[in-house]
Amino acid sequence: MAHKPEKHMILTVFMLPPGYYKDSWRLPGSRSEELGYLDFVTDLTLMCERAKLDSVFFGDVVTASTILEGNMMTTGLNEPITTLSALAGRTSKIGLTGTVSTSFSLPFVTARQLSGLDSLSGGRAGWNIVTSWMGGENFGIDELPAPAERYRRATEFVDVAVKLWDSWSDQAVINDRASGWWADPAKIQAIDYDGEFFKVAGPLNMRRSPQGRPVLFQAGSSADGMELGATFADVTYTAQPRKDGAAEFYAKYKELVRAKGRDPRSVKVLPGILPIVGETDAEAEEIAKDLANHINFDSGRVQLAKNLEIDIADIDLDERIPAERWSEDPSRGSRYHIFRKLTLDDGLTLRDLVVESYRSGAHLWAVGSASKIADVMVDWFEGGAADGFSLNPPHMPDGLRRICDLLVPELQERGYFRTEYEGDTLREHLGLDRPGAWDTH
Ligand SMILES: Cc1cc2nc3c(=O)[nH]c(=O)nc-3n(C[C@H](O)[C@H](O)[C@H](O)COP(=O)(O)O)c2cc1C
Repeated sequence: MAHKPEKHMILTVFMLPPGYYKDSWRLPGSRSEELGYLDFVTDLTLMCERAKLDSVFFGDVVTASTILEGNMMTTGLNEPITTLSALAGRTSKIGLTGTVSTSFSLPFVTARQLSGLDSLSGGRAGWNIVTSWMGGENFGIDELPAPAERYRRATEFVDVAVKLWDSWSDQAVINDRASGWWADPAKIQAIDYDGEFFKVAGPLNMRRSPQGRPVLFQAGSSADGMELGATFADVTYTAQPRKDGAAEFYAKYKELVRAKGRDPRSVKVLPGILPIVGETDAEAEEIAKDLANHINFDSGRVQLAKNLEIDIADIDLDERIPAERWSEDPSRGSRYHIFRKLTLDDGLTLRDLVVESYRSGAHLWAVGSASKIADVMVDWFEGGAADGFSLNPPHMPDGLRRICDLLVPELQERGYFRTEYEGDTLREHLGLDRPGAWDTH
């Protein structure tokens, strides 16, 4: 008898309407003329909902610099909160997760926006907490603080937001026509927060939302990022190109969560995967070739140099970036160190690195039939490397269609994914408890 899995995977889609594989918007049929418009993202999101996926997830940047450099991967063309609010009215089950940076917003504003999204969507909101590495020029910040300070601010930011969401008891709304009190002031508590970065009296001026709080996602894999995630996050995204590294991260992360006094099973670890899915292995290889043929190595070199902050103008595409140009400084971030390792330990050339960063951006990638890719996912899932995956569609809309119509049914058939939604809220999809408010702590 075939092995019957005990639980199913969590699957979210990294919603990049131009496609994850950077220049894939140039492919025929990409609907790139509609980038930034609602009908296109609605169609993509409905495709995910039909496949019963847990959530769509919108990344964000708050600068036009990527577009001006011809890099269409993460553009900010869909501002997450407005886009997800519109999608709340066009969908009914799928989770709606969006990125808001703790370096540029304020906790009271963010807490209100996400509480509103959670209420408008009937309990489907998620927040991807990021600290951002660019965009300061639009907020009067000449130079962004070092990562450690950004994470200190992020920690305080999330702490304030959580306290604001919890400032209304679930019993606060009494709607008492006779007495003339809609809300019971005794059930709504100020937070009186006075920290290093924020001073917020509270309480929130919105009723407690269906999930109590939105589901909290975070995506930093540095020590500070993991600390933030282990303290607050329900879900962590991580870029892991190999199973052994992913399993190591998974174990370390769950241990950190346990050390915080939280149940490790209540925190989900989702590595990214870029699946290039074909009806057959051969067709998938053809698609992969087609995608690679769109890579512009000139702009790729410039972008890689900028991302890594290494001068590589003089290096031949078929040579390696020399060891002395890399830094061991851990504050350079986890992605930097993945690329450093790929060069120094695995011998990748500059050309290989450009392809690597264009194709999957340090995430796992797989090319083949649904069955072949499902094998990889199941191997990671059963092997203690993942609770599920952040799916990065290589091209839109066809790459997503292939994920939804070929890969997901394969996982469903094997019992690794749901065939119907069992709950209504994102927390229910993820198997997470609804947190209590201040009067239950
Ligand atoms: C799947 C994934 C999605 C991310 N999305 C965003 C995003 O939309 N906006 C952003 O500013 N950073 C984003 N990041 C970056 C992380 O939030 C974080 O800043 C980065 O991983 C560096 O932090 P670290 O050094 O702690 O790993 C993302 C990272 C991952 C792995």
